Parts: sequence; C-alpha cells; structure tokens
Amino acid sequence: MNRPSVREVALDALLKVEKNQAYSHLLLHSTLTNAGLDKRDSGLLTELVYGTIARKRTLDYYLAPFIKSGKKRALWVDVLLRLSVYQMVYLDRIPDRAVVHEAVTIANKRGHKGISGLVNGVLRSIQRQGLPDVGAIADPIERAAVQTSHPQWLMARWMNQYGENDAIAMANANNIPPEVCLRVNRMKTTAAELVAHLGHEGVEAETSKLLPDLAVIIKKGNPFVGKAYKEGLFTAQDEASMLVAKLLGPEEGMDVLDACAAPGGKTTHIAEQMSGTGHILALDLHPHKVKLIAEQAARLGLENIETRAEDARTLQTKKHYDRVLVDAPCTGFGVIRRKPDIRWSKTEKDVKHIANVQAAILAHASQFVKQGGTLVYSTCTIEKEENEHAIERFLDTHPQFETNERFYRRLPDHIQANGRFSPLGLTILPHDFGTDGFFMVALTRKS
Ligand SMILES: C[S@@+](CC[C@H](N)C(=O)[O-])C[C@H]1O[C@@H](n2cnc3c(N)ncnc32)[C@H](O)[C@@H]1O
Repeated sequence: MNRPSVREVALDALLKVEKNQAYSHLLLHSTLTNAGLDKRDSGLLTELVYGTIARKRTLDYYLAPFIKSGKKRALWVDVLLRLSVYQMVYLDRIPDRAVVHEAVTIANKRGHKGISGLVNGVLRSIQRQGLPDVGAIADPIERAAVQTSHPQWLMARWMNQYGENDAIAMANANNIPPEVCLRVNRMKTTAAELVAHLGHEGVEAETSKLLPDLAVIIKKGNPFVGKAYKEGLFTAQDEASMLVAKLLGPEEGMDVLDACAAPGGKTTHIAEQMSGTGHILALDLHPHKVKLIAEQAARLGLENIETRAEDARTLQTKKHYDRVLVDAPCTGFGVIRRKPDIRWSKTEKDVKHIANVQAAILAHASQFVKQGGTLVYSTCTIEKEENEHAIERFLDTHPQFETNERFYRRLPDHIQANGRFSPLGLTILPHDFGTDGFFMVALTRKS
C-alpha cells in the first residue's frame, strides 16, 4: 500500500483539529510520532498544519470569490483548498503547478470527478486572476483581522486595550513561528558550556540576547534526542516565561508554594535557583499533569520538589511560605504563535469564566504567604481582564498586600528599560522582545 503523502497527512491533521477542536500542538506531536516521516517531511508537515491553521481567515478571504457560497461541500474539500492556497501564497519553494497537481490527486482519491474538477477549477482561477485585495475592506477592525488572520472580536478587544498599532503588530507576531529556546540548568552547566555540549551533538545553538546567562536559542538541529537532554542540562522554556521565577526571587533554603505548577517549567526553574535546597510544594489540579512535573524534576536532578494533585482553591495547610507563585490558567493569548488554533477555539465567554477561576486561586493561595513574603501572579495572556484588572480587584479586597516595584530590579536591564510597566504589573506583548506574551506582578504581604 502506498504511504500517504505529507499533504494528505497534513489534510487529515487539519480535519481533526476542525472537527474535534483538537489542540494543534498535541495533535501534531502524535501525528509526527506516528507518521514515520523523515526530518524534511516532518518540517514541511509542521509548517503546513500550523501555517494553514494560523492563516485560516486570510485564506478564506482569498478563496471566497472563487467558490460558490451557500453550496454545501464536504469539510475536507474546504480544508484541502485552504491548505493548497496556503502553499501558493506563503511557501515560495513549492511551484504552484505542483500544488494544484497534488490537490487534484488527493481530491480524486477522496471524492468523485466533480470534486477534483472543482478543486482544479478554483486553484487555476486563483493562479490566473490573482488574489482579492485585503486593503479593499473598508472597516479597519475587519481589515486588520483578515490581514493578520484573527477573529474580529479579538482584534476589536486588542485595539481597545492596546491601540491599533500594537494590536496589529501583536497579531502579526502571532504568525511568526517561535525559535526553540532552552533554559540552562545552572546546577549542572553554564550557557556557554551548553552551547558547546550541543555543538558536539550536531545541534547549532547560541546564547540568548535577552538572558545571556540563562537561555540558549537553537539555530539548527533537535536538542531533545541527545545526551545533554537526558542528563538534564536544560529545559525547553520561553524567555518571557523564565522572567517569572526571576521576579519571584527564591533564595536557598526557602519554602515555596507553586499553586498551578504543571508541567513544571517554572517549578524546576525555582528549584534550580534554590540550588536544590529548601522545599517547593508544586500543586496542579490534574493528576496526569502532576506526573510531568515529577518526571522533569528527576531528569534535572532536583530533589527539593514535592508534587501533589490538588485544587489550589481548596488547599488546606497550616504552613506559610516565603514565596508563593500563582501562574494561573488563562486564555493563553500570549502563546498563539505556539498554539495557533487558540485564536479560533476561545471565545469572549472564556475570558470571563477563566477570570473567575484566577480570582479564586489567587485569593485562596494568598493566605499562605508569610508576612513580608512575596506573591507572584503571572499569566501567558495579554487580556487585561485576566491581568491588571485581576490584580486591581485582588488589591481592593486584600489590603494586606501591596505591589512591589523594587522586585523588577531582578529582571534583565533590557526589560527594565523597555518593558510595559504599570502600577499593576509588567505586560510583555509578543512583538516587544520576540518572546511569548506574558503578564507578571510581584506583591508583598505587609509585615
Ligand atoms: C499556565 S499553566 C501552569 C504552567 C506551569 N506553571 C509551568 O510553568 O510549566 C496553569 C496550570 O494550572 C492548572 N490548574 C487549573 N486550575 C487549577 C486549580 N484550580 N488548582 C491548581 N491548578 C490548576 C492547569 O492544569 C495548568 O497546568
């Protein structure tokens, strides 16, 4: 039996995301593992799946004049057309005629002659007539939403919160795939040594410009299959995410509560900052995710982490902690470049719902902060409702806490000089430093 082509595998993956609301990053991981593709084809598959999901709205705008609206077609036909136009518009290395040929072959295999004729006709018309002009859309919000491929409600919200220029810049940044970034396990090595170790494994890397002592950026190769990974020399983590444990500022021998800890990126960073001393209680609601924290801690050689599957809204303990981190569940709009489907699957209702969960976790976890201790609240979203507004509400009802701007000195100079600080926290938009979008704030419990 013939093995399906990369484009057929991509089509199936895209259909699963459409039908089941499957998360693209999880689905892609299992598809790549099961498809048995070589390195080049895996790269192409990733690009086709992520790119077609990310550019969906723009692609549908391009396709609209060429297909009859209101006519019922099988979902796979629409997805195949999107996938094909994605390649024609965004991938220079694949000639248009090859794209059309492959699309017609797939349509022939899956449908009747009429359908392959339709696919052929639509794609050839686009080749002949060119794409419709997005600039012709009169409404500025709709135009920006189509141009950057985001839902209109989200673009409207961002324009409202950050102004037109930042909203569009942020949306454009969401369409740029992130670099692979590693956090150096300072208990075992240094950034310069890690670059050298990886070099011996054929992986090209360089130290990060934002966090030169802590982070390494991969330029070429897969760092997750070699000795350096197995021996726990690093953890995959975005640079903005690394700032959170820096802001928390844990010290050796301290007691730390990490209330929403899985999969353990920040927990293990905190543990490394404490050189494996002290004690970290790492909670997460989901038992299967808690296992991931323990696995990572073992790989990194960290013995100061206790994991527990527990709801941070109902934790019972008499203990008080020097540091408490609430890295809250959120809409994730800061990590759209990693999970492009989030923009299509989340709704305005989700923002409201998750804001209530965040408020409950923050209120409950805050009671375990020692007097004079630090509470850090962070999210990987850029929704003010989940960030500044959440902190404003918290401070209104918890006068024993105050924000502490002194702690921002723990962050790199470049962030201190150019970050978007407000009295309620630091917001990092994806286009500010080429990182994920994040929010973080440090609060002190008054003595
Ligand atoms: C943003 S993620 C945490 C990421 C983690 N801190 C890291 O750096 O790897 C939020 C986590 O909160 C967990 N969560 C959601 N509701 C929770 C609750 N009520 N109590 C504890 N954890 C919860 C989710 O399962 C999710 O793993």
